[in-house]
Amino acid sequence: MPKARQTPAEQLAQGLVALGIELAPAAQQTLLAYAALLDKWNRAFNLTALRDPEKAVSHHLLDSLAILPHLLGATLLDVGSGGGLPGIPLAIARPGLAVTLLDSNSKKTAFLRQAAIELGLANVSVHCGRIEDFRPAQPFAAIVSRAFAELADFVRPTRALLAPDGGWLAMKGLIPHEEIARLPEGVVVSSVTPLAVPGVDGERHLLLLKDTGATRPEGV
Ligand SMILES: C[S@@+](CC[C@H](N)C(=O)[O-])C[C@H]1O[C@@H](n2cnc3c(N)ncnc32)[C@H](O)[C@@H]1O
Repeated sequence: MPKARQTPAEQLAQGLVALGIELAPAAQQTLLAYAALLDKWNRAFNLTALRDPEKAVSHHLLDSLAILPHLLGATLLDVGSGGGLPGIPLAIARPGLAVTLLDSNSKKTAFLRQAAIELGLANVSVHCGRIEDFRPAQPFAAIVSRAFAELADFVRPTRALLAPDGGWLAMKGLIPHEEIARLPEGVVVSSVTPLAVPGVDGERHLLLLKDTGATRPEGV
């Protein structure tokens, strides 16, 4: 007999077990409600390139949650958040984490604001604007991006926004050796963690980058 297709709830629950992440049933329900909202608004607003709702659990929810064990500190900035990835799943899983979602596209930030209200996410704030122009009152313990830009273009405009002991979390496919070689002086790769995301083929890596504070001496 052919195997019955898993429901999104089953797929999420099994994926979380595989990732070693424990989440209360209410948080799992909120994650699925977010995926449904994303699917509904995607038709009108082009929020993500991924149009297959069957892949939303693996490629959006689990892919975002895979970095949960690697978060630093109590504040997180998600740069180029688009439809809220990875920021919204992380905010749902960690209600004590203050998450700022930033994107320059006002249709996307309208969706993000609506989603935060509908899902009751009190720990999420949304900023519409280019990262280059963002001047927050406080620096962030962690700054994350997925599918935003090459590493140098991620760290340069966010360098002044990172707390002294903070770190950048760059979600990548293959290890981007050429991008690493182009990192600005003083920014170093502190660790590279391979991530096995259930239901996602192909390699995924999380890079943790740190600012050593060292700058190239003048004239060199
Ligand atoms: C390919 S999408 C990735 C969205 C999401 N992180 C994901 O993984 O699905 C890149 C996003 O970056 C935003 N973006 C591009 N340049 C930006 C900038 N300079 N400042 C802020 N957002 C920017 C775009 O509007 C877009 O939503």
